[in-house]
Amino acid sequence: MKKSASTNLQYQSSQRTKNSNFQHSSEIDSTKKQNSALKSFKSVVKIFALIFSGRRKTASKVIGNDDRKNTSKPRLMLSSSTDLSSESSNKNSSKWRFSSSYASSSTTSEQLGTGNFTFEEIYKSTAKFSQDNQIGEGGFGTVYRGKLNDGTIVAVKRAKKEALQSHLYEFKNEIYTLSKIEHLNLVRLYGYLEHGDEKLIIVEYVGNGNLREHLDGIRGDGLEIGERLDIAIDIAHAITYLHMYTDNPIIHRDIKASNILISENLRAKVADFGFARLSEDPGATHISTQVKGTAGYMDPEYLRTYQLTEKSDVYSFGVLLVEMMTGRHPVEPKKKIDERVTIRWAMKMLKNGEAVFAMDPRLRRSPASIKVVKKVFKLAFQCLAPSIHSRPPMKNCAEVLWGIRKDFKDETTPLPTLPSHQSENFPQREKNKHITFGIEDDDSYKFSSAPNHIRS
Ligand SMILES: Nc1ncnc2c1ncn2[C@@H]1O[C@H](COP(=O)(O)OP(=O)(O)OP(=O)(O)O)[C@@H](O)[C@H]1O
Repeated sequence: MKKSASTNLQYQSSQRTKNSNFQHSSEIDSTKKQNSALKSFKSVVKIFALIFSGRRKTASKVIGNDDRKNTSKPRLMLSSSTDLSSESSNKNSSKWRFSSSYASSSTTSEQLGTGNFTFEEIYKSTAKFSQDNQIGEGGFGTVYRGKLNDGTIVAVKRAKKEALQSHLYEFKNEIYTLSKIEHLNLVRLYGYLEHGDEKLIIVEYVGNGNLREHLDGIRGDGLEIGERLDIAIDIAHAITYLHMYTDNPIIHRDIKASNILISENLRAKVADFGFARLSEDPGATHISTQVKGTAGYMDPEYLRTYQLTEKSDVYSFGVLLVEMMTGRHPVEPKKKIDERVTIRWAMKMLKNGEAVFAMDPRLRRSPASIKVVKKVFKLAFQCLAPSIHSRPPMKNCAEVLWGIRKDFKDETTPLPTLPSHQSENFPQREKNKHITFGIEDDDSYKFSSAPNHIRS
């Protein structure tokens, strides 16, 4: 997918890292029981930790994936010889290059799963990186769909050679971060492969495009409000996991609609960890860092201070929530001036009691759906608070969204009709049946000029 210049400008300030708190290394948790395949995978991470830290010989725990017992999953093959950061001396050989002096004692290959795959297999799986199999394009890589010999579908991110020099760090960072995480709502890493000057990341294929494509109507049948809520909850869970439940907090730094991949059953998986940062010190209040991210989603406080906290992801999530409710891009350069920055425009509409006019025209209007939009806007604006301290933690966002979804479902799912003799015993239930299309519990819900179909 080609990206619009206005929304996908990636900022990299010249500000250098000021705080040495952050390093790409962390402690191994060897106490967790792992299956034998995961032991192999752990060694990958161990070597990555070494590569990134340049000094430590321990690595973080890698947790297996939900479907790790699935024997058809892709396999990871390791061999040792050279450092990941250097180019292969043998242009004709392909191998997993996770080696360093630390791993030099290992001369035989290890593998994860039931076999191994080679560059040739990946090359073949994508029909020689054919245009037909191209599913996306990012700043430093083109993404292909591949079908392995055993039938498994994978996504292959192929580094652009011209971008590799400047983006090698991001590329490695993505592998490193992906290797440390496991969550249903995060794209899963299968492996990394180098072959001559080719660098490939092989990840779980998520087959239904990205969220932006769905909002643009170029994918799917249009997302209904309930589906958007489910997706928002999935994203909130994924980010909560990154912030709270990994060994060390991970800040994604590039939460945006094109990084949210959608599965066939319309659930979300967060992708693209090129900019993610891991904090070595879970207690640290912030990480001082180069500013990276995507225009329109970036936390102004982070831009101002260069201090990265989890609340920067919360800010981007707020932008994304507004995007999901309005259908608009965060920046709309062709709109008139007071509508160009979508969050500002939507906030004004909400304040004026006109949230319904900011609602995505593709969404079906009903009192219940309008109520959802309004509540989600309110949450979004908390996420967008100028002060990071006023922004809710991601976990709270997930809880609020759960509540919104529950209310929506309660309102829109008709209760089963009970036989009259039973319903007499449940007068309250009978009463609730009629709340379905009511808006009376939403006292702040006022329109100065509501469209006809929502006037009572
Ligand atoms: N695992 C995957 N499964 C299916 N499609 C994918 C997968 N990963 C990426 N894509 C598709 O490729 C597109 C580009 O992904 P990629 O992560 O390379 O770049 P981006 O996020 O759009 O841009 P950038 O990396 O510059 O921020 C995604 O928007 C998505 O449509």
